[in-house]
Amino acid sequence: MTNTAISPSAVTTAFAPLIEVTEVCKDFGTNRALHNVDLSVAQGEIVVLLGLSGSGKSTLLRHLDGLETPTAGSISVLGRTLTGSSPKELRALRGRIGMIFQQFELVGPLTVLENVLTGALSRLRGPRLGLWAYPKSLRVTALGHLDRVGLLHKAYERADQLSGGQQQRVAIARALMQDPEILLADEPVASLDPESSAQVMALIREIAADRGLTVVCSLHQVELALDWGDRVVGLRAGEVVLDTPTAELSREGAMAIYRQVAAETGEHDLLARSGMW
Ligand SMILES: Nc1ncnc2c1ncn2[C@@H]1O[C@H](COP(=O)(O)OP(=O)(O)OP(=O)(O)O)[C@@H](O)[C@H]1O
Repeated sequence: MTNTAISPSAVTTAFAPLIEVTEVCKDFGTNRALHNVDLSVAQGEIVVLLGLSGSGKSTLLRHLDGLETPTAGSISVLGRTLTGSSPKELRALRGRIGMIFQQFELVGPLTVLENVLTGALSRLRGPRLGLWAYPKSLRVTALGHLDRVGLLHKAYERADQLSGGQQQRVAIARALMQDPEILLADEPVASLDPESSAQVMALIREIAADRGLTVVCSLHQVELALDWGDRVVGLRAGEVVLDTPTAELSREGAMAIYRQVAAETGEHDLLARSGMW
């Protein structure tokens, strides 16, 4: 009889979290940006980091991308421990993680297609100047990603001629050039109007579902977080104050947590201004 039993170690590997943050602290001088942060994210999960300005969302995302080193604690991403990895290992790991930003970070005077192609630079040797410096196969892939985000017709326009929502969709296509396993998004819709925000967030979710992507995304807006994420992680002054599946979290529940935070700290005005209140 064939032994089809799965060993306990295989089970552990199959369900091991893709991201594991353990007791991470980050100090910038005397300013503690992250304090004893624990976070575990499973493959395919869509996690929203929610919190006031300065609560540590960007700092945490930058740690997940290996751009910051924790003062204490450990971070493991895609089965690799970041703390202690060599620069070469970190570069290789970062090639498997896509990142998008509030300000899109496109090169304005370049065409949309060239901007998308720059997403493949980590896999190429040496700099590339102009479209024709990229192999045809990559140009075809880039056009495919532009089609996926609905912007094939804009491929040869200057990136800075596009609307904010379109530019963020170009940034998503650029991230897809890395064929990422994880997508990190740092307030991707903070600069966009509500309609473009909804489109961009829906697109990220669809692409994540298509590709089995794991997503960690910082947001300011409670409503959007509840509609969009599988799970909400709330940060305040660098500490995790909430970690709950969105299915178990009502708007009032989320607000109650922020009210408690506000009551403790007198941050009502800040909450109101940030749209959380
Ligand atoms: N490079 C840095 N040097 C010094 N302090 C920093 C640095 N990066 C972040 N900080 C500080 O760390 C804290 C957390 O900042 P962070 O940008 O992570 O917050 P955030 O929640 O992303 O805010 P926002 O929503 O405004 O982007 C803040 O006090 C910030 O001033």
